[in-house]
Amino acid sequence: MSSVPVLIRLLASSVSVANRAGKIVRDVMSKGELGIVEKGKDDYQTEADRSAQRCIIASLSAQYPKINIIGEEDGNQIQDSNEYLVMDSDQEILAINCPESLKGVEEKDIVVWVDPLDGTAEYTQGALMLKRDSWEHWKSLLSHPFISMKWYLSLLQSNYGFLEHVTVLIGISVNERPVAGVIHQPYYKNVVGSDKIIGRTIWGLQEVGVGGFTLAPPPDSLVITTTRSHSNAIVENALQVMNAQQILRVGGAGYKVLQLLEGKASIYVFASPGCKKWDTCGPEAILSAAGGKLTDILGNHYKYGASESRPNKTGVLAAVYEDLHSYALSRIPQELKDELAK
Ligand SMILES: Nc1ncnc2c1ncn2[C@@H]1O[C@H](COP(=O)(O)O)[C@@H](O)[C@H]1OP(=O)(O)O
Ligand SMILES: [Mg+2]
Repeated sequence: MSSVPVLIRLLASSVSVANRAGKIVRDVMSKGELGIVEKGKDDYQTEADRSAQRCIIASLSAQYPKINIIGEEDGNQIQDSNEYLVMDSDQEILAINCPESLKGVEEKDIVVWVDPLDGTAEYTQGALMLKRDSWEHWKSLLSHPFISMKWYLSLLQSNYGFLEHVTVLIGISVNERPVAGVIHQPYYKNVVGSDKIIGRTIWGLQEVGVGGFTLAPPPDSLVITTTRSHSNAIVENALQVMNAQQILRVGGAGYKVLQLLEGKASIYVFASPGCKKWDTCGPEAILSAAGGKLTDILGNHYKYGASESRPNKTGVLAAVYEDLHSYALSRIPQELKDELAK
């Protein structure tokens, strides 16, 4: 076991702990007590964010004490977390042949960025689906002050509301660059044979590739994916200049990168400072392991060293092909870049 390089062991542990975190996210939702705290404007935290982060940080730091692990939520108290300790490792990942360039990496060289629940807005809105079998519930939603008729109809039509947009993100960086990552989707519905399976885990490793899903080429027409809950005038401006056939507004950085990886969208554009390092580290690692590219709106890579500031101040621009990324970059007007870089 100890002959397996630390980076491979860490990725294998991250896959296992992300699965457990996903179960925590589902359990909090089904108990129905979300414990919502408002951290800032359009920025919420729930009991699921807190418990899933405790589980991930406690489990990884118990096994890799010298790794610097940074989570989205404050207060990484790891006492009282024994019930959450996950010491399993994904066997498929453990069997991977470590790339030469990563064999010598030590714990002290690694920074891990954890977003225990990406798409918190979609998670809290998903709570509206809890009592979906009750006609009284749907009737009461009709008079809800924040629910438009369009949204109401889209909720009625879907099984899970926006819960599929929710992900657990773990990003592993070395020398400031993301080299491996995990995106777990707690509400993904999968049928294997006659069994219904909820949840799936996607991973990526530099020079090795990706797993947990089927990589697909981008759509034939230009489809842009972007925020559905954090838009503003600059974000909309950056979308207009792309000349896209369709705009896919979905929640979470992890879910948007999944849209690119599964051929549902061509480019991810978000010209706003709202995303943080934990939103992009894991997704960027997986996207680049698949041959794609994630940068800011100016075309620069973010750095993931422990002392880097948390916000991705200059936005996100990503695509699964380099030429699509270059196209998107060439469409962004200089004034917009200057505005974000201010
Ligand atoms: N204005 C913002 N305030 C707080 N978080 C934001 C903001 N914009 C983006 N984010 C974070 O980036 C992720 C992707 O953004 P979006 O869904 O709007 O495209 C969100 O899920 C959210 O992470 P989180 O849900 O973990 O708080
Ligand atoms: Mg997030």
